[in-house]
Amino acid sequence: MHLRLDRVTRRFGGTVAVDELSLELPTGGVVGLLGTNGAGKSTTLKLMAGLLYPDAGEVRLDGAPPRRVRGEIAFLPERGQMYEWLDPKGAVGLFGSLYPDFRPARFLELLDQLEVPRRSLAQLSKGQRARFLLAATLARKVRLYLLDEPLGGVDLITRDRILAALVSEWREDATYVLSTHEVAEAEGIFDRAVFMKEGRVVLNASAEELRERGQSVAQAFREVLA
Ligand SMILES: Nc1ncnc2c1ncn2[C@@H]1O[C@H](COP(=O)(O)OP(=O)(O)OP(=O)(O)O)[C@@H](O)[C@H]1O
Repeated sequence: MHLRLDRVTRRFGGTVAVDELSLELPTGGVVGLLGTNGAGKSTTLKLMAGLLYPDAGEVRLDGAPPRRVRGEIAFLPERGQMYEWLDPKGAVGLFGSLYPDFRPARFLELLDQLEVPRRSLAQLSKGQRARFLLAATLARKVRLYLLDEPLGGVDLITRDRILAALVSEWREDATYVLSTHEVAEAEGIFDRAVFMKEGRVVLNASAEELRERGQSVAQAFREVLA
């Protein structure tokens, strides 16, 4: 899915969360949306998902507004509300009825891969819940995955498992955009890093371009966002 944001602005009261942001992402690859707290990453992901509307500017996915391609987008919110009673079997029923592209077998495999006990959300730890919802998101077969802080609040071992799950799920025809602060841990998987500061993109570089500059993503993060 080809993404284009053209001078997109989104305000909340007096706060400008996203400020005339322009960004173009070609189809395919894993894109890290990086920035410090409050940089506007979550707002940008929600604008891409069509969950928020811009006050000005345009978001286009394959040339169409997000709401027209909603069925092609899987969104993992940073703090998702979900039914507490939901267990893997219930999730298969619920997501299967909500999303025709939901793959039950893949969901159950991902739960095992991410070592999520087969219990209801109410009986899972915070990190396990996050992995349960990530598995449900990745089990959809869509062309755009928007993952808000999939590595947030999880331990190092879990982080590695999540990254491995992402890598195993990777498809050439799909674009993965994930926001994270965990730059150093995640950098091995990024094809592209987009650095945000104060609602704007301050650097958009492919992993190759960063390598040519002799920089790791973490070094660029410090340099650009310090
Ligand atoms: N619903 C809202 N109402 C008011 N202000 C908001 C709302 N959502 C975001 N903001 C503000 O917009 C700015 C950008 O927030 P956003 O959540 O997009 O940043 P972020 O980069 O995802 O931050 P973090 O890494 O801390 O999650 C912040 O100043 C935030 O306080």
